Amino acid sequence: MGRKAKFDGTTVPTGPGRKARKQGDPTFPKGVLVKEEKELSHRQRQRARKRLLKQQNIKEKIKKLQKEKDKKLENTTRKIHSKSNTKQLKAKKKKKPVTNGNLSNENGEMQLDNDSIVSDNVEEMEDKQQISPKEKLFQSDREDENDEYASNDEHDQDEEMDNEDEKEALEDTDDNNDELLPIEKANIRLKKKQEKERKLAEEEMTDMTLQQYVFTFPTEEELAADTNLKDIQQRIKDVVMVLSDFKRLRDTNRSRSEYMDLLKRDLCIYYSYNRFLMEKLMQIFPLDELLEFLEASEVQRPMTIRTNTLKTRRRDLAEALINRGVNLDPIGKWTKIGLVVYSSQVPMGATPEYLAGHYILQGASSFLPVMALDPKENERILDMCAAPGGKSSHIAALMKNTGVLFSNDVNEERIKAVVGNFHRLGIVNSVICTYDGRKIPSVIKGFDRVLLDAPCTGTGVVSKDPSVKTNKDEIDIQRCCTLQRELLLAAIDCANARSESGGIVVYSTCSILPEENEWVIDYALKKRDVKLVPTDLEFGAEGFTSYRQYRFHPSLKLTKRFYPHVHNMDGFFVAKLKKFSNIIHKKKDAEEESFD
Ligand SMILES: C[S@@+](CC[C@H](N)C(=O)[O-])C[C@H]1O[C@@H](n2cnc3c(N)ncnc32)[C@H](O)[C@@H]1O
Repeated sequence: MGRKAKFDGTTVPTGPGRKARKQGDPTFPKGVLVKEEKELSHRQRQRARKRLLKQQNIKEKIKKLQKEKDKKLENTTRKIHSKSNTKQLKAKKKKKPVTNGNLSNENGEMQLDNDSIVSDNVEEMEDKQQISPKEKLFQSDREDENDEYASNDEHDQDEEMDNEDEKEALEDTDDNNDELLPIEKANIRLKKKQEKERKLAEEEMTDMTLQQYVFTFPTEEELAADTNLKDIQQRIKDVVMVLSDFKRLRDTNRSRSEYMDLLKRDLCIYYSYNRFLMEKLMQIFPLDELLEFLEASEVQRPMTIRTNTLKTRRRDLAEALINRGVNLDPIGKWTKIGLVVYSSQVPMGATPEYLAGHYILQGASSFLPVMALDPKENERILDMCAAPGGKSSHIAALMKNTGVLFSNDVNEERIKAVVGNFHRLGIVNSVICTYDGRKIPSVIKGFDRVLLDAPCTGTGVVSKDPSVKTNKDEIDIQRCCTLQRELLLAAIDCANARSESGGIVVYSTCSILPEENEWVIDYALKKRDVKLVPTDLEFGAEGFTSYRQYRFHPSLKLTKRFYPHVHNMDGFFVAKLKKFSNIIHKKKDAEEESFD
């Protein structure tokens, strides 16, 4: 161990040893023990001197001001003890506890340390203005500026007094903060000015935005001449904007219905719909959602396939298809058998796997009614409208080819596709028939489960069949609804309420019109002893319980709606009914109901 250095300047009383005599006290290089002051450059010294001078100036000014303030205070507090004022001042300085040069000394007398005030004010300004790190690099320069600001305060005040707003701000500041230092007052004025400017800028911005949407209602001549799709698209946006803030943006000479009519006209032209269907859609969706729906209906849904679990597993199928250059993925967590195909080097309807019946091309929405039906092994199940057999083959797969599946469709041509598909997919538990569904109860009934995937207008599958946009009218809807009601009552009559495992009827359509969905279910609820039960589908929008002036049974919210713009699948409707009695109330059947 070496000897101890004499850091404190005292000698260690050890007596001179041999080594001690030879070796002197240890020395340390300059600057190790005591930090040497760095020599400043000439320019730095000049700046420091300048800063010092300025600070002295400020200190003097502040002292002067403080004296005046003290005098004022003395006058006002001569009669009353200064306790309350002390508190007030202390509260003001609360932000940063003052350690040296406190406001009150040991005797409780008022004292102010100018240095602490200056630095407090600078810090306060920084806090309030939130200085960036880059700005901090220029801190000393800014301090100079602040000093100058403080010293030129009176002059600045004169200038600023010209401004009316400033005057107001100053008055406010003076009223409320008599005891504030000039620099604090200046700071408050600055903040107020900034706030006012910000508000003004905001107002200008809003005005500008609104000005951009100043929309002049077109004349009849202008409308007649208008064929440019881009102009029509712009007008759609403009009118939607006006309707979104009608009170403010409207032309007072025009009514809301005039704007709505114009919008309807433009939407029909732009998206190629007939007026009737567009009107229906406008009744279903709020305007912003309507535009989303129309846009989504212009886009093809992704191609999806369903694994035929009678022959393979999804993992094996995916592997085989990937090896053939198919780019695919599982559809989503909600199904274990669906795959979405992004691209393929081979036609998906002609691969060896397809021909071997390992999968079927099927839209994702078509999985849903069968999932809701929840078929069980060894049941008797009826698929009332089965062609071309997509859902029917799914039912057979879930039944694992056990029990009996009646796959019916009135259309003899279409039923051939069911036969072909069933052969390919290896379905052996089915009876294929071609009855008019409405007559089936008089032929056969007592099913555990019935699926009615009803014929409909197809308003949910516009992207697949754009002709729907133009070829549907009121009569079509009326005809569809009537057939759907009759088929649904027949489907219910075919189901057995006493089935141990079921007594279930699932109704589905690829339409989004309430007339073909909630309305039909609401009708059946009144006519038969059935109730709605949850579909157990983990996504989908709630069915409507009201539509326009109509009110449906509250349980209709248990039904599910699926939309292209929300779920990226075809528009679809699914309802699950449980039959609780086989009684058919003839009187109820005789009652007639009309739509309008
Ligand atoms: C939406 S499609 C069924 C699609 C089928 N469920 C599938 O997944 O492949 C409606 C079917 O109902 C059939 N249909 C129409 N009227 C019918 C009726 N009165 N009785 C039975 N089927 C009918 C049509 O021929 C059509 O094939």
